[in-house]
Amino acid sequence: MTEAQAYDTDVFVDMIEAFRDLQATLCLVAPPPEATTELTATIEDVTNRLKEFEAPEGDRVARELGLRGIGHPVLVPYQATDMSDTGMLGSVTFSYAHMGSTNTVHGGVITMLFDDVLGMFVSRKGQPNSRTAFLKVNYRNTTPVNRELRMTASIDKIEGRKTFVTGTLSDGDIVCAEAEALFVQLLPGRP
Ligand SMILES: CCCCCCCCCC(=O)SCCNC(=O)CCNC(=O)[C@H](O)C(C)(C)COP(=O)(O)OP(=O)(O)OC[C@H]1O[C@@H](n2cnc3c(N)ncnc32)[C@H](O)[C@@H]1OP(=O)(O)O
Repeated sequence: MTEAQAYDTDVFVDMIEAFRDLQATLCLVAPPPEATTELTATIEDVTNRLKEFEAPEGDRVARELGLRGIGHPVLVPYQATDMSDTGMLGSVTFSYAHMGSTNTVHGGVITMLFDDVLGMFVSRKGQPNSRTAFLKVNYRNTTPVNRELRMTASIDKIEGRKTFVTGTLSDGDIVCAEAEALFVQLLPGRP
């Protein structure tokens, strides 16, 4: 993305954040049928307006901003606060949009976060152009929404095209979940 487009990028992130707020708010409300019908039409209007700006792959802003989940409407945004060649620290706050049961995060969302965080870390410090071959998550404790949590990632071993990584998600001293994964670098020419 060029420098001239940087301002547009910020504006796009604002739109994604407004969309995330919509998703979280949807999980908290009980509107009557008439208001629901009216709101549905409003959302459809927004979608139809956005469709006017459909773009070919490579020009799509959500993909350009994919890193750290920030520019993607479904991924969970996180901050990588410290990164060395073998380790990473970060923070993440889940919203009501990520709830499974009351005030705790859906397990699938946690797995998605690990895939994204570990994949980004492998891409930066392991081997670029790798894909997840396996990802195992242990849910040690429930994970709260609306609370800043700590993430770690580390590269444990690189063997040929294989990068083995582990990660944790913690609420203070409480480990919420742990992950171990294998990422395999694609062979040349593989899409
Ligand atoms: C800047 C960008 C930031 C991006 C962040 C986002 C990250 C998101 C990452 C993803 O979500 S990727 C999408 C989910 N993953 C996939 O769709 C992968 C689907 N599977 C494949 O494409 C292929 O199976 C794969 C590329 C993983 C491996 O195929 P290859 O043909 O390249 O490898 P091959 O099967 O020859 O195996 C190579 C080595 O890996 C090992 N291996 C492969 N899959 C394995 C597996 N599942 N478990 C254990 N070992 C595995 C295999 O045994 C072998 O070990 P050795 O070299 O020691 O013989």
